[in-house]
Amino acid sequence: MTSNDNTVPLVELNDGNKIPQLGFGVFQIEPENTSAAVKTALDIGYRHIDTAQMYGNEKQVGAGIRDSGIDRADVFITSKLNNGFHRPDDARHAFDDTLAALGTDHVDLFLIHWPLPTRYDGDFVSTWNVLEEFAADGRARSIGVSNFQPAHLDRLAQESGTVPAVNQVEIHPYFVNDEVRRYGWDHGIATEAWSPIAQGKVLDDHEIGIIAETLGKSPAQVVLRWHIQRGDIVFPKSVTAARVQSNFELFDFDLSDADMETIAGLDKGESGRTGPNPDEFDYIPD
Ligand SMILES: NC(=O)C1=CN([C@@H]2O[C@H](COP(=O)(O)OP(=O)(O)OC[C@H]3O[C@@H](n4cnc5c(N)ncnc54)[C@H](OP(=O)(O)O)[C@@H]3O)[C@@H](O)[C@H]2O)C=CC1
Ligand SMILES: O=C(O)C(=O)[C@@H](O)[C@H](O)C(=O)CO
Repeated sequence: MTSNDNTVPLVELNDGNKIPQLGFGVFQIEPENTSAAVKTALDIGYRHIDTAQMYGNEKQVGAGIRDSGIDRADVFITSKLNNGFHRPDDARHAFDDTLAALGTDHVDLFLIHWPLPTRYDGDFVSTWNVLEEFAADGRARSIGVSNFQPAHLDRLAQESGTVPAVNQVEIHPYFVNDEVRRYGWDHGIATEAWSPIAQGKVLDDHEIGIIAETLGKSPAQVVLRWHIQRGDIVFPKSVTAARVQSNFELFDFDLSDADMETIAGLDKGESGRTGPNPDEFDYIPD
């Protein structure tokens, strides 16, 4: 896995498309700061941007990509269906709006953001069928889900014809989420780890600090490298240029098996989550 430069590995998805294993996330970047943040990331070398309708900054993501001068074809863009738009016609209109906001005729990956098992009579399968339309007409090169638990994925397997290309879920050293990761591994669904550094909460951890000091790396680099060696896809967020740069420098060192185990051993189970439990989360933005 290690290379001597910062070439980001590509992960092959179950539909044959390829996604850069390291990207840039834009949750909680204010719209007015998003174009500049995206341009900074692209200037550094990132070629994968993770946004969502919920983040309110798709338009500025599109502008940042255009400002960078990098060809649209060279940037992998993910967006996600907002929770208020699960009904089929709402999903269709919302997807049209995403493409218009980004200023592109396709996204590389489009996800159902949350399964909302307590809303819409628990019916995320008809929503998934609409994403299958987007894949069939080529406007979403790949389709996937986010925050799906194994039971939700089982329902898609039983009631639809397409296996999601990815499942984007919370994962970091305090919440290793191995049951969901294992399900993905067993069923050909790539795992994407959101909040990979737990929004900063793992960076003061004593054990991570020791590993970082021994390797001469930052705690964030150690944690992001741990994700990379586990094979998951990550997209840390930062509005701080020096952090955006250092978060990209993950491919000139290795963690030992012992380091990998030490970090995985920090898991706190359910109490380690920074975000909501997908079985309970039913938030619909205004
Ligand atoms: N599908 C889903 O439900 C979810 C998806 N996501 C996706 O995952 C992405 C990443 O997750 P996110 O929640 O943003 O959190 P991250 O785990 O990426 O952490 C971001 C925070 O860590 C800080 N930070 C970043 N790099 C460093 C560093 N090197 N040293 C110290 N601090 C650092 C940032 O500060 P600063 O910006 O001030 O530099 C920011 O406060 C999101 O942007 C989004 O794309 C996230 C949550 C849910
Ligand atoms: O960032 C995301 O993608 C999310 O879904 C989160 O905003 C999530 O909705 C949350 O943080 C709820 O508190």
